[in-house]
Amino acid sequence: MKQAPFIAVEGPIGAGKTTLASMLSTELHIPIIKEIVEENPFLDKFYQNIDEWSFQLEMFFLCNRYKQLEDTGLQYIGKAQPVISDYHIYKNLIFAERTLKGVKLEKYRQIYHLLTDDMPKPDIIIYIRANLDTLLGRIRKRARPFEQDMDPAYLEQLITDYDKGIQFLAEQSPSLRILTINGNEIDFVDNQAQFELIVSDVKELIQ
Ligand SMILES: Nc1ncnc2c1ncn2[C@@H]1O[C@H](COP(=O)(O)OP(=O)(O)O)[C@@H](O)[C@H]1O
Ligand SMILES: Nc1nc2c(ncn2[C@H]2C[C@H](O)[C@@H](COP(=O)(O)O)O2)c(=O)[nH]1
Repeated sequence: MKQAPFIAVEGPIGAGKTTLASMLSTELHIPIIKEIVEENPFLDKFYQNIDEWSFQLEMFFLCNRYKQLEDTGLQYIGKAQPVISDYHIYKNLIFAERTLKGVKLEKYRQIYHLLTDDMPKPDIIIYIRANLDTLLGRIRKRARPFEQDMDPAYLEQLITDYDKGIQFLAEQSPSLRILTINGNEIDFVDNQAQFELIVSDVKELIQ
């Protein structure tokens, strides 16, 4: 039996990952693995003082995603059942390389590889690219209090980090299929026709 696809939706903060992954999950009847954000005890502290809280936060995200993919993911991944997730495990490293330094970054890298190297990885990435103005607008629209004073320079760096990270994944794994979406221009939330175009691209990829 052909292995069913594991799809990850990725992009910087506010790009629309959770929204698009949820819409595709409903439309295509694919189970979703969704990031839990609201119960994260370090996020608000992190945004107040990144240097002080980054190690705790990055470790928390890494352990949570590892556990979630182990618990939920293994029900589907590698089986006949496709699955869609609103993150790729590699995003841990994208963020950590930006927020950690020195010995802590080195330790984090070792733990990251120890936990994730033998994990099943997505074979399709839907990568939503968007510029700083679009992301800031979406973050305002989402209105999570702890994100409202985010330093635009941090977000700007993450946009570049994401481009490099996705490029790295593409080079590392030639069989990985990547569908890039222009999140500045494509409104899959309020424009049904634009959402349907994405659905048809995704259907083509998973057939
Ligand atoms: N393409 C889009 N067009 C219009 N609004 C969008 C689009 N993508 C996301 N949004 C809105 O932006 C906000 C952030 O989206 P979300 O899915 O939470 O982003 P992410 O999971 O990437 O951080 C939400 O309020 C969502 O409705
Ligand atoms: N430092 C990190 N921050 C992260 C990580 N994953 C997510 N986040 C932050 C960004 C947002 O404020 C919030 C939710 O993320 P979305 O991209 O879904 O909006 O959590 C991470 O690994 N490190």
